[in-house]
Amino acid sequence: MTMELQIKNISKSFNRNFLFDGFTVDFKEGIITCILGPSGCGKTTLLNILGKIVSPDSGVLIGFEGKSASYIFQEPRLLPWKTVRGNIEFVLSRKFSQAERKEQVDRLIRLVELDGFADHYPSQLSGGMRQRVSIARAFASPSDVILMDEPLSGLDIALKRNIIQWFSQIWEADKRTVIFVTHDVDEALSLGEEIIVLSQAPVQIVAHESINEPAGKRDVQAPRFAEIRKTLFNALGKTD
Ligand SMILES: Nc1ncnc2c1ncn2[C@@H]1O[C@H](COP(=O)(O)OP(=O)(O)OP(=O)(O)O)[C@@H](O)[C@H]1O
Repeated sequence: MTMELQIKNISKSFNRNFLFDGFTVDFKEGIITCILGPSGCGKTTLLNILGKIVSPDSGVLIGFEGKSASYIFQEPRLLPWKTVRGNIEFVLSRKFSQAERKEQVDRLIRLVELDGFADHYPSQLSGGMRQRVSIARAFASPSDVILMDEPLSGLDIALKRNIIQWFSQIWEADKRTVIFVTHDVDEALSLGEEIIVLSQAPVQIVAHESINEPAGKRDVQAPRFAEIRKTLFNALGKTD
């Protein structure tokens, strides 16, 4: 049975501006859920509540007891003084032996196709390569949930498509619970098994769609996605 994580009846305001006012949402474990929503509605705040960085004013998180989260941000936040290998190894659980750690790091580096760059420093890599390191690092971390805050915005379309491929390859090997915030309907269609569209604050769910096809392997321009794309754009208040 798929376990659920639930945010139940949460409220959160900043300066009397209610972002959430009795908001409830469920997330299935072991899948990628994408969250779309207008700028400033509270998506990052929602991730921070899930990551226990921000406390809601009221409401509860159910199923999060003892669970930890790792982040992938828009800007890859790598340690500049550590190599690719060092940045990934840094977050690995201490319970592994030296040999096991090396094997895990090598496997992740291979999955994001950075073989040959293991001993490079972040400053010697392109932006896309740095983002691949931060994806590998998030999966190296022994976290239960990966929280992604618009990690692909600012990248050009070809690179975005490649990173979606690398991401889904690494996710496939691991099937971690992922909550992925994005502005971009195509990114959500590419990766989400569940796609949730949020309204302006106070946040409500204005659309909730499911896609039962493997993440990252979808041709999102195919006619079979036209209907769901329209639903998502309409919910975002945009036209296609
Ligand atoms: N710590 C804080 N103190 C005061 N206001 C905050 C704080 N964090 C967020 N806000 C406000 O809450 C609102 C929602 O912010 P949040 O970053 O969660 O939205 P978002 O949906 O992620 O936005 P975007 O899509 O632009 O990244 C914004 O108006 C922001 O200024």
